[in-house]
Amino acid sequence: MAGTAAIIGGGVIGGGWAARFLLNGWDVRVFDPDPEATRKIGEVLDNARNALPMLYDFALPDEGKLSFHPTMSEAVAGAEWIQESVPERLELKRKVYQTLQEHCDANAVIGSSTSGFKPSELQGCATRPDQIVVTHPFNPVYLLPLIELVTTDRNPSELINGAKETLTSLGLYPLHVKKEIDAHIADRFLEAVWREALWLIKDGIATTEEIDNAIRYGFGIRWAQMGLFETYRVAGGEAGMKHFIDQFGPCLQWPWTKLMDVPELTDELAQMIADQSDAQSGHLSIRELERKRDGNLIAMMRALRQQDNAAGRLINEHQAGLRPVLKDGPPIISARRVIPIDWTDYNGHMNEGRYGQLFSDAADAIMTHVGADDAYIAAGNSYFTAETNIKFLSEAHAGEKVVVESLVTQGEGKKLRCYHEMKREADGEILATSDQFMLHVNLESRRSCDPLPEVLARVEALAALHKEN
Ligand SMILES: NC(=O)C1=CN([C@@H]2O[C@H](COP(=O)(O)OP(=O)(O)OC[C@H]3O[C@@H](n4cnc5c(N)ncnc54)[C@H](O)[C@@H]3O)[C@@H](O)[C@H]2O)C=CC1
Ligand SMILES: C[N+](C)(C)CC(=O)CC(=O)[O-]
Repeated sequence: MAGTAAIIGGGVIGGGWAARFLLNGWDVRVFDPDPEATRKIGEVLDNARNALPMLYDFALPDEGKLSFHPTMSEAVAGAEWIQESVPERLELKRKVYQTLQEHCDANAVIGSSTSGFKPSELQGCATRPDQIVVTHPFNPVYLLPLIELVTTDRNPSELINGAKETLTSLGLYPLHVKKEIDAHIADRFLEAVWREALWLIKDGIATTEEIDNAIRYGFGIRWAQMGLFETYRVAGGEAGMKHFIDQFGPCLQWPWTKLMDVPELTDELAQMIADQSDAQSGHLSIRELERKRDGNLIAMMRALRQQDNAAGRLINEHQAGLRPVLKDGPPIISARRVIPIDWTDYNGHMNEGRYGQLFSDAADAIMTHVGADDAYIAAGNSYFTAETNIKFLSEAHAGEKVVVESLVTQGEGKKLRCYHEMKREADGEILATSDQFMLHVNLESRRSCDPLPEVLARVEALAALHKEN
C-alpha cells in the first residue's frame, strides 16, 4: 500500500523518515529551506540503502521516487502522509501546520516527530486539529522500529487506525500512547538516564566513555530484548517480581538517584563533556560513527530475528509480506536479497558457509513452490539434501543485491536435483553455482520415500519444463 509522503524538514530525523518511506516503495516529496538539504538527505539515504535491506531475507519493494520542492504547498500536494520534522520549537511547528493545512489533503495524516510536545499543544491553533498526531521516531529512523503514536480525543479513530496500518506496513512498531504527557514514554527514560549521566560527569565520578561502557557491556544489551519489567521479573529469581520489589524497594529511599535535581549546564560542564567525547570518539567522523552504529544495530536485530523476539519478531512479521511468489521459469528466481553484514568474514567478503545458506534458502523456496510447504512438513514429509557441490566463482560483499536462478534438473520419484546460479544483480556476474541433490523423506521413519502425488506431479512437471535449459 505504498503512497506519497511529504517530508517537511529534512534534517537528521526528516532524512531518516524519507529513507524509511522510499525504501518501502513510497514516493517522497521533501521541503526544507536549507540549501544543503539535498546533500544531507542524500548522505542519510546512502547509509539507509546500505543498511535497511540487510535486515531482511527477501528484497524490499522497488524504491519510490524522491523529489525536492521549493515550497511547502508544492511538497504536500497529493500526499497521504505528511511528516513534520522541523526544529523543536512550538511556534515554528504551529506556523508550519498553518501553512501546510492550507494546501494538503484534509484526509492526510500529519505526523510530528516532536520529541517532547504533546499533540494537544500542536493541535492548539490548527485549522484542522483532527489530522495532527505525534509520530515520534528514534534515530536512525530507517532502522529502529519504535514510533510513539500519541493522539488526543480530537483524532478520529479511522485516522488513528489508518496511521497504525501505514506505520506497520513500513516495518515500524506504532506504540499507541493514548494519554499524552510531555516527552511521551521513551524520552522520559532517556531524559532520566541523561540527567544521571550529566551528574556523574559533573561530580567527576565517570567519563563519557566509562558511562557508555556501563551501558553497552550490560543493561543496554539486556533492555533490547526484554525491556525493564520482564528483566526485573527474572532478576527476582523463582520468587519473581514481588520478591524483586521487596528486596530493592528500600533503595528508592536511598540516595541512588539525583533525578529531580538537574545539573546546571555551565559552559565549563558542556566543554568537559565535549572534550571527553572528542577523546573517546573524535577519531571517527559522524558518517563513520553512523555506519558503525548501523552495522551493530543490524547484527543485533538479526540475532533477535533468529529468536523471533521483540524487534526481531516485528521484522519477521514485516518480512512475511515481502515473500515473493515464485514463477515456474525457467529459471525459477528462487532467492533475491541483500548480503547482510553478519554474513561477511575476516577476508572482507561473504563467508563460504553463507553461500550454502543462500542455496539452502533457495531450495526451501522451491520446496514451498512445489507444495512441500510448512503444512506438508508438519504432516510428516520433507526433503533432505544428500549432496551439494558448490563452486565459488567470485566474491560477494555486504550490501550487494544478489539473485539465485534455479533449474530443476531431475524430478523422478524421491529424487529432486536442482542447479542454482547465484548472480550479482547489478551486473549479472555469476558469483557461485550449486548442484544440489535432495531425497524425499518420511519424517517419522527418517527413511526416503516417494513424495505425495501432488508434490511429485509438480516436481516432474518442473523437471520436464526445465529440461531444455
Ligand atoms: N535528533 C534526534 O535524535 C531526534 C529528533 N526528533 C525530533 O525531530 C525534529 C527534528 O529534529 P532533527 O532532525 O534532529 O533536527 P535538524 O536540525 O537535524 O533538522 C531540522 C530541519 O528542519 C529544517 N527546517 C527549519 N525550518 C523549517 C521550515 N519552516 N520548514 C521546513 N523545514 C525547516 C532545517 O533546515 C533542518 O534541515 C524535532 O522535533 C526533534 O525533537 C525526534 C527523535 C530523535
Ligand atoms: C534526544 N532526543 C530527545 C532528541 C531523543 C529522541 O527524541 C529519540 C531518540 O532517537 O533518542
